[in-house]
Amino acid sequence: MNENLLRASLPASIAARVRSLKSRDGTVTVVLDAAGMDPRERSALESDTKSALSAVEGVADVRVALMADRAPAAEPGGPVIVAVGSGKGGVGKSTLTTNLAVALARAGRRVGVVDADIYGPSQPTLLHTQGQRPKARDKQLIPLDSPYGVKVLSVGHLVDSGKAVAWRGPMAGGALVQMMEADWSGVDVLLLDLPPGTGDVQITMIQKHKPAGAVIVSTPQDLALIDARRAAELFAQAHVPVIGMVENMAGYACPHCGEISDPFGRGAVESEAEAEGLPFLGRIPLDLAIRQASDAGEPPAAGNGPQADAFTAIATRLGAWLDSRGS
Ligand SMILES: Nc1ncnc2c1ncn2[C@@H]1O[C@H](COP(=O)(O)OP(=O)(O)OP(=O)(O)O)[C@@H](O)[C@H]1O
Repeated sequence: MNENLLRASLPASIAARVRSLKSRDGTVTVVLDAAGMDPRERSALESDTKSALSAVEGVADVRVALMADRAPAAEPGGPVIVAVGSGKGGVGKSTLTTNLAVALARAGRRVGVVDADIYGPSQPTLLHTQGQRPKARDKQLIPLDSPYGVKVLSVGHLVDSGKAVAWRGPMAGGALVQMMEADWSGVDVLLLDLPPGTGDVQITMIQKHKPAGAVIVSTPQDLALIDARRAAELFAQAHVPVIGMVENMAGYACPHCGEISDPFGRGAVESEAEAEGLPFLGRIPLDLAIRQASDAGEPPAAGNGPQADAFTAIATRLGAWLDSRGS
């Protein structure tokens, strides 16, 4: 669909606020500058944008992300770093990182993501920036702008996919430092998608870059929970406070009727959090729509509906934690 045509369908007052507009298979994703607007004005801007774009022939879905400058400047010491970790691979750590970032950006925060998963960088796909290469200024990397108002850097942006895993120690370590020390000016919160597990890379990352807090994600299965406990210990040893735990793939949402069943049980992560004295931040169901949208580079949190709501609820708790420490 012609993006110029879509822009032209917007009233001038909205068109002036467009930071990016992308369309794919009938889905239009638009990022708008909502700086200085109060909640009522923001919601009017969102609904006016949706109705204008939905009226264009061929548009099936409109996703609106509102950006606002909450703080006059980024923190003097750089952005607040929040690590997202898991003891085990494949539990949805990267998916959670992306969607928390998008939900926080929709709530008006200025957000960046560093994908430190050298074994399987997935942020280029998840944030729809695959194939892009970041530029550098004075040897400092400039993060890429994703279509969702979130800045991003991934090992996958620096080397061809499939090669990252072949890196060894110092080379991978050098790339991670470059990404963390990139030009994150204008970003208040930097989410760090850690590699799964509790090995040397994770320990070095945590010690060197000292996240202000960590979110641990686990599925309800026993083995994943044991590993999540190890992740909690790793953060505790490095004196990084655990903001809370998230249960992913909590119940299976039937794509036909929406009914939720519990193939892996339910509530186990919440009980684990309680046993460890950690806050529980929420649960995300196992939902085919989440995988499909993620694979297509369309984060569910950028849309509407139950999937977006599940991520937004967790992001709201994370936002409350950030506010409580004054960031
Ligand atoms: N709630 C969910 N419902 C359905 N599919 C999900 C859900 N969460 C994650 N997935 C899918 O599971 C797979 C693994 O997710 P993801 O890559 O986020 O996990 P990870 O913990 O970061 O994995 P890795 O350790 O390999 O980096 C992906 O295909 C993703 O789309």
